Amino acid sequence: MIGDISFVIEGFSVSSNASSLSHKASIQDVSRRVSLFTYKQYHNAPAHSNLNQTQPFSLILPGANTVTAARQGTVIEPVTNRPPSYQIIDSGMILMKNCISLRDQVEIVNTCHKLGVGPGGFMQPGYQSGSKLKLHRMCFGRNWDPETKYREPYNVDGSTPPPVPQEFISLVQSLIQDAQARLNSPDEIPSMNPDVCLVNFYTSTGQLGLHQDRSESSYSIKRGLPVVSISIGDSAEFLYGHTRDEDKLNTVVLESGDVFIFGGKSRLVFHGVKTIFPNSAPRALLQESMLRPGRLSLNFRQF
Ligand SMILES: O=C(O)CCC(=O)C(=O)O
Ligand SMILES: [Fe+2]
Repeated sequence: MIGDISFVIEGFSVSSNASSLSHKASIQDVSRRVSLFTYKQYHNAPAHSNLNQTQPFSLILPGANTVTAARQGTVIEPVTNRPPSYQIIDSGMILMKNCISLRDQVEIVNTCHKLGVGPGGFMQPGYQSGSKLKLHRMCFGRNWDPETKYREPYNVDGSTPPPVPQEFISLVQSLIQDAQARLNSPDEIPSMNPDVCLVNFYTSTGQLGLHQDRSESSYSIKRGLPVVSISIGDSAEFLYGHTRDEDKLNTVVLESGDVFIFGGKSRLVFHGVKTIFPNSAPRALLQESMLRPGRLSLNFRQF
């Protein structure tokens, strides 16, 4: 997870796209089943949780019908006409553009909405000083807090984070295999079992300061087990670089359906989100999912 956070002065963004996934047809059914199951099982917060209850945060617009056209069998236009494409950025770092289908993006929004609207769902993480991150966040697998990192098992409301949904695990493992097939050597990005995930939602003013993800176990970090980041909704200007030196940071735009992976020698790359581009989400995604304006990112790792 995130290590020390400093505010970004310069902005950059990363975009990635990968190809159609073989599990694509099954993710809908699995996600519907698993998300309903996990919602019931894990969103019963302990009795003391109301002491720290936070305001529910809905990923989808108020009044939206979550039974989408996708689920009713309506034909959905692709997000773009572009095929998936791959950019090897550095050893262990790849941008996979346009690799999550619209249908999968809608299902991901629906699952995150269901898991994120109740106890243990989206909240604005902050510090004891009162300052807050410029995003809403929900954790899967283990709670992660800006100050305690993974040490505190419970969410701020006392609930336990749900496990990473099985269909997300399958998706991430497919993406890693897809990435490995494109690299100069598949070993550049090791395989992993994604058991933790930070789900971030940024409004148009959202940002995430430059940081390294280094709160995972030394086993995970030493082996360079990758961070797999999926972008949905509005595009983002993403910064990355091997030092904190602003002049040496690179920038890439992450668009809806892109995946950015960094592992191996790039596992500890500095990165952050400088800017969200308002109204840049694919219209078909908004129509089908009713995602509120902003950007959703899912950031998977193995603890
Ligand atoms: O939202 C993103 O694209 C990056 C998120 C991230 O770096 C993190 O949660 O550690
Ligand atoms: Fe990060």
